[in-house]
Amino acid sequence: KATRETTMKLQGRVFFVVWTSWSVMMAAAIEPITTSIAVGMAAALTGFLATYQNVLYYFHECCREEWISFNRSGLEADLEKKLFGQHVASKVILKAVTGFMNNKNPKKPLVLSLHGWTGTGKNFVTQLIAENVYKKGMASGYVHQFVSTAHFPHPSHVDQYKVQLQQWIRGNVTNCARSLFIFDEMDKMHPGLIDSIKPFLDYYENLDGVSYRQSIFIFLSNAGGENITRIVLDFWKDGKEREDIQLKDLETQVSLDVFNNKKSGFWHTSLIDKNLVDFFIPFLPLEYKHVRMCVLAEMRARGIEPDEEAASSVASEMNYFPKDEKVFSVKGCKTIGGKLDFYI
Ligand SMILES: Nc1ncnc2c1ncn2[C@@H]1O[C@H](COP(=O)(O)OP(=O)(O)OP(=O)(O)O)[C@@H](O)[C@H]1O
Repeated sequence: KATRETTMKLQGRVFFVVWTSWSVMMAAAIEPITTSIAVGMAAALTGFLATYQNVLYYFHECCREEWISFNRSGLEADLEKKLFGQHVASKVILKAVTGFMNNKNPKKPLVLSLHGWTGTGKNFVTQLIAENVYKKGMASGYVHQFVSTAHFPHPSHVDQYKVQLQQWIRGNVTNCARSLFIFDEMDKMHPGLIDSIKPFLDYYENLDGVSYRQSIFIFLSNAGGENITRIVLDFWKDGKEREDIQLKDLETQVSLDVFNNKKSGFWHTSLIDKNLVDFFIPFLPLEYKHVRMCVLAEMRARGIEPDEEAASSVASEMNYFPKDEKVFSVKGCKTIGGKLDFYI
């Protein structure tokens, strides 16, 4: 993609230089009357090239405002209407992304670390962010997703992965400063590999001439999920409202759990000591009522008339934990799509 864009730009420039030089030479060589014709033609060609380039940029994604611009109200509405049961994450994400995107001179890239139980919406929210920054959403050439087990499966190849990953990030940020990098299954990523991306997350003005300050890095993991669940369960047992849970009730506990857990990929990485993660964002385990909402949303997404009864049936089919209380969905809102097929 970078090559195509660069080639397009180069072609335009070469064409322009050749044409202008030719016009000037002709103008010098022949009568003054033809000079004005040549100048006129050169001006017309310049206009044509500019229009041609704009038309190209209109149809082909490029690193310009037409394709990359933050829609704050869009993100706010999406978080409110589409993301269920995640009041803490919604609030922090909106604040973090808005603050960063509105800042003309950020001192570092935005680094978000999303934690929580499976199926609670971490990937989903990343998609909502992408859709409200990039016109093409997740399909944008400036959004890059890595899944540890798929992209970096062999611990013995870590040195090779490091080089490839660093080159990939550098190349893509050189091509477009406003790039989004998503690292899924961060807890399964080799600590050495996590450390290798550290320089890009830091406060440097530039590294070898490339500035990473406009980019966004999002880490997703289940690390901390058990602690988050414990805290939410305590709230539930005490008869407190889930909506009264605040970031401060979870943040410290989660970051300690994530970085002190030897099983977590974050263990002993320098991200924490250097304070390079801007926000730790907890995702709460989902309850029956949220699963029901997910089923209704899935029906709407499929163009089916929402059926409350079918939604209750699908939600009831899911498994809930802990064993005695059965409050939280074991798989969150994952797998409801398959279950819904039996009811429609
Ligand atoms: N809180 C939520 N609100 C609305 N829909 C949700 C929510 N959580 C999950 N979903 C739905 O379930 C699907 C799967 O969720 P998602 O992939 O975001 O989970 P995850 O937290 O990333 O899980 P994992 O840790 O296993 O990767 C989403 O595409 C979305 O349709």
